[in-house]
Amino acid sequence: ESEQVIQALIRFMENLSPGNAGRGQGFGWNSTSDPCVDKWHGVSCDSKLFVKKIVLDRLNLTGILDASSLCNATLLSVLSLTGNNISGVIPEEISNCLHLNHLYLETNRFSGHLPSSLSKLSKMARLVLSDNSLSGPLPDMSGVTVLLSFLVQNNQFSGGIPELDFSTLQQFNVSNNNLSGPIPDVIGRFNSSSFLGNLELCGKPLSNVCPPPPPASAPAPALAPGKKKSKIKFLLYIGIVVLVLVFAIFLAFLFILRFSKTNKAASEKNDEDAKEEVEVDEVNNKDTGNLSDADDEENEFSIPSKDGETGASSLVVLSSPLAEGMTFKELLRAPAELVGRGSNGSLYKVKLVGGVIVAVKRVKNWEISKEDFSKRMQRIDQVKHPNLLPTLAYYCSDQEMFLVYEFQQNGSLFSLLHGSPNSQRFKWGSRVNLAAKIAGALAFAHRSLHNDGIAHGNLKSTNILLSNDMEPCISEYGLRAVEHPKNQSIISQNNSFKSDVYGFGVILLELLAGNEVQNDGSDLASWVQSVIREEQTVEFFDRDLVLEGASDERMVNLLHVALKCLSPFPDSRPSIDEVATIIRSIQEQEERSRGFQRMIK
Ligand SMILES: Nc1ncnc2c1ncn2[C@@H]1O[C@H](COP(=O)(O)OP(=O)(O)OP(=O)(O)O)[C@@H](O)[C@H]1O
Repeated sequence: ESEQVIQALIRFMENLSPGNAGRGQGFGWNSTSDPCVDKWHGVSCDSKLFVKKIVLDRLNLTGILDASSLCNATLLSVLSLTGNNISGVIPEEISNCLHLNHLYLETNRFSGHLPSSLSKLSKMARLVLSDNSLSGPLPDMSGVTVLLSFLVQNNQFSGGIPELDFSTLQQFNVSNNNLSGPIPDVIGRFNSSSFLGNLELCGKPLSNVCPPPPPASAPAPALAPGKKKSKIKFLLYIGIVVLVLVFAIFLAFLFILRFSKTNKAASEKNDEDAKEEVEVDEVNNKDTGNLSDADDEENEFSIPSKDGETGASSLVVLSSPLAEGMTFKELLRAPAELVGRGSNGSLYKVKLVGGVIVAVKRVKNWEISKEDFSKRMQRIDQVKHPNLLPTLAYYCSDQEMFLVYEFQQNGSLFSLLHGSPNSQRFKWGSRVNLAAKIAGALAFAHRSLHNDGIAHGNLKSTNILLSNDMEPCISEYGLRAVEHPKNQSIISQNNSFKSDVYGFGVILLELLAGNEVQNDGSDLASWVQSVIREEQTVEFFDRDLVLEGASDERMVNLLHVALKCLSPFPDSRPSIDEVATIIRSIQEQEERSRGFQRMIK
C-alpha cells in the first residue's frame, strides 16, 4: 500500500482506539510497516497487496468510525467492527469506499441518522447495523441490486419500510424499532419475527390489520411514489402476460403446422419402403427437409447409414461391458432420435433392445483412413479416467463412421448453465469442483496421449456431460480438431493440446459468467483483460454467484486462469497440467474457507 494509505489507516485506528495508540501498534498497525506485507491484525489484502478486508471484531474499541481516513483504502470491500463500543454517527464519507460490499457494524453504540450516501454503495451485499442506537429513516436501497442481508433490528429507526427487492434478499430484519405503515408483500420469504416490536407497522405477516383505505367518495389522494411504481409494475405484468399469450398461440400454430408436415413425410416414407418399420420415440429435431437429400440423409427415427444394415465392416466393441454383444444391425434397427447436429456430425439417442440407451455420433467428412481411425480409437480406449466418457464401440467403413457412447440423461454443462431459469442454482462450490475435475481429467488424457499427438480437439461446454450422479465427464475425446474461423492459432495441428487449453479457458468464462461465450476466434483475452482492468468483474460474474456471496477473490483468481488459457499465442498458454494445479489450489482455498465458516457458525 502507498504511504498515504498507510498513514490514513493509522489515523482510522487511532480514532477507533483513542488514547491507546500503543494498542494499535500492538496489532502491528504502525507507520513503519505495510498492512499487507507485515500482516496488520485484522487486515487482508488481494494478490496485488491492496487492502481488501478489515475485520476488527470484539476488540473493545471505544472511539469513532473515521470513514474519510478509512476510504483511502479504495479497494476495501469488507469492513467488520462487530461487538465493540464504537459511538458517534456512521459518517457520510462511508460512500467513498466505493467497493464496499460487506458492512458489519452491529452491537456497538452508533447513534444519529444514517447517511443518505449509504444508498450509493451499489455493490453492497450484506448490510448489518443491528443492536445500535441509530434513528431516523431507513436508507433507500432500491438501487442496490445485489443486496442479500439487511439487518437493522434493535435500533430506533422510524418511518416506513424502504423499497427493497425482497425476491433476492436472504436475510431481512427490522424488528424492535419505531417503524410505521404497511409491510410490503414478503409472504413466504420472511415471517413476523422480522417485523415484531414496531407498534405502528401493520399487515401480514403481523397480526394487526392495516386501516381500510379512505372511502371511495373522498378525492383520490395523489399516488405515493411507491404506489406509482407498483401501478407501473402491474401494467407491465399485464403487458408481459399478453405478450406471452400471443407467443404461446404462435408456437401452438407452428407446432400444428410442423406436426402435420412430419406426419406427411413419415407416411410418404412408409409408402416408399413398407418393409422398414419405424418406431417414433420422441421427436426432437426440427429439420425434416433433408430427408430427400440422398447424400446426407438425416432420418429422425432411425440412424441412416450409407452402408445398409449388414454393414461393409463390423462394429468394433471396446472394453466397456455395457456394449457387450452390440451389433451394427441392432444399432440401425433400434428406435433413434436425432438429438443435434454439431460441427463433427450428428448425434442420435438410441434405445437398444435390453433398455440400454446409447448416444451414437455419425461423424461426417473426416479424411482419415480406416486403419488410422481404428488405431486412434483403440489407443484412446486405453486411457481410463472417471471424468472421461469412454467410447463403447465404433464402426468405420469407406463410407461411414460411427462412435457409440453411453447416453448421459443429465445433459451437458451447456444445458446446465443455459437451461431453464427454474433449474436448480448451480452453486459456486460446485462450479469450482467441476472446473477442477475437468482440468484433472484433461491433464491426465494429455499426459497419456501426448506421444500419440491426440488431444481432445473440440473442447466446449456441450462436450462436458453430466452423469447420473451429476459427475462431469469429457465426451468425444480425440475426434477431429474443429476449426475456428478467425483464430488460426487454434487450428494448427502442432498446437492441438494448447487449443484444448483455450477451449478450457472458454469453459471457465462460461462457469464464471453463467452465459454462453462466443468462441468464434474473436479476441477473448483482450476482452477479459478489459473487464479486469476496468473493474467490471461484478457485472461480468453470474448474478447467481454474486447473490450467493461467492468469494470475490477466488472468482477473480479463476478469471485470471481463464485469461492465461485464452492467450492468442498458443506457446504463452499454460499446459493443462499447470492449469489443473492452480484450480486445485483455488478449490482447496474454497474448502478451507467453507470449513472455517462452518466452525464459526
Ligand atoms: N453421450 C451423450 N449423452 C447425452 N447427450 C449427449 C451425448 N453426447 C452429446 N450429447 C449432446 O447432444 C447434443 C449434440 O451433440 P453433438 O456432439 O452432435 O454436437 P455439439 O457438441 O454441439 O457439436 P460437436 O459436433 O462440435 O461436438 C449436444 O447438446 C450434446 O451435449
